[in-house]
Amino acid sequence: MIEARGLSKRYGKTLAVDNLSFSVTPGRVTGFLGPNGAGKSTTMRMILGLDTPTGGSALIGGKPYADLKHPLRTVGALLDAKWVHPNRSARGHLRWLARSNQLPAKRVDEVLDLVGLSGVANKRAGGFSLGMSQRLGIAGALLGDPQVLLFDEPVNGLDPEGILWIRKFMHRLADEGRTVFVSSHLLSEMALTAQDLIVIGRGRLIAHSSTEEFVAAATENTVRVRSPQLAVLRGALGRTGVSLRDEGDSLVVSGMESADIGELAAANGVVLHELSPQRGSLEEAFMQLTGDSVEYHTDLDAPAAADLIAAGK
Ligand SMILES: Nc1ncnc2c1ncn2[C@@H]1O[C@H](COP(=O)(O)OP(=O)(O)OP(=O)(O)O)[C@@H](O)[C@H]1O
Repeated sequence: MIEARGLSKRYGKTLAVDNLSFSVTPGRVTGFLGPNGAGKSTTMRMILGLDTPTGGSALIGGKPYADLKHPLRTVGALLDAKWVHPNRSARGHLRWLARSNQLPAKRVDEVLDLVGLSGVANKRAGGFSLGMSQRLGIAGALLGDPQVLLFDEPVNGLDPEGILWIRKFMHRLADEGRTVFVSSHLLSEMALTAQDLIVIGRGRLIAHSSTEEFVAAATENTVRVRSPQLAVLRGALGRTGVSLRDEGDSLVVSGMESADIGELAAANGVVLHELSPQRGSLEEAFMQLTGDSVEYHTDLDAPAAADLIAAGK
């Protein structure tokens, strides 16, 4: 369990984190989402005792990081995958980490196996691809077999295979009952990876809910209908008072379930070629909720801006 209570951090004039309170529960992957500069890394650094809060507290299992008896056995983190001596082998790097944290050397081969790096254990870590470096970083985070794990932008720059691997691995860690807290600005990826979301903007909490609730609450659910008798259907729907949007050969209906639209069509003898509920996307939800809190506004319309944020630009 991770808890932030009134957590704040000021750098000069910048209030990077502003009175944040949330808790991250075990057994689930929790996404930490926000535009660039929202304060995600600063929050993670304070949870890990690498930065001192100017207000409030960050607790792991009820204690600040500095009070943990066995930090690496309690919490593991991946902040920067390239943080490794380039001339050390993967095994050498992990052995060094284990030794300097009084962890058993036999755990090194276990974690190499867990992340699928056993075959390259004696290769120079400096020559690893980004995907392999991420795996090595995750192996390091798992050395102490901690119940709490933090990952800062773990899929940044990875190819689709690497992204899929990380996603599955996080689910596995959560299924083992661990607390998994992962920051990202890649919205569509988080929609697939995280069961819960904590969304921040300009250091402040914007939303904390399940991913499903987040999308449902922030976006409108509509139903697309296509019919060769669109005019008849438009008239019948219009009389019920629902709101309609004409999109050429289809109508987008909001305020009525697809089953009721189907019944209405049948009652009016209208043939349907399509009756499809449209769910709002995480991108739309994110733009709607963080629109005012993006640090650098552009003149782009919302969908284009969402694409840019999703692409990390
Ligand atoms: N050491 C520092 N000194 C001064 N300002 C800082 C420092 N670290 C972060 N900031 C500022 O605090 C704010 C939050 O930054 P932070 O890196 O935590 O955001 P982030 O959400 O992780 O962004 P990104 O997705 O770009 O990594 C930004 O305005 C940033 O410029």
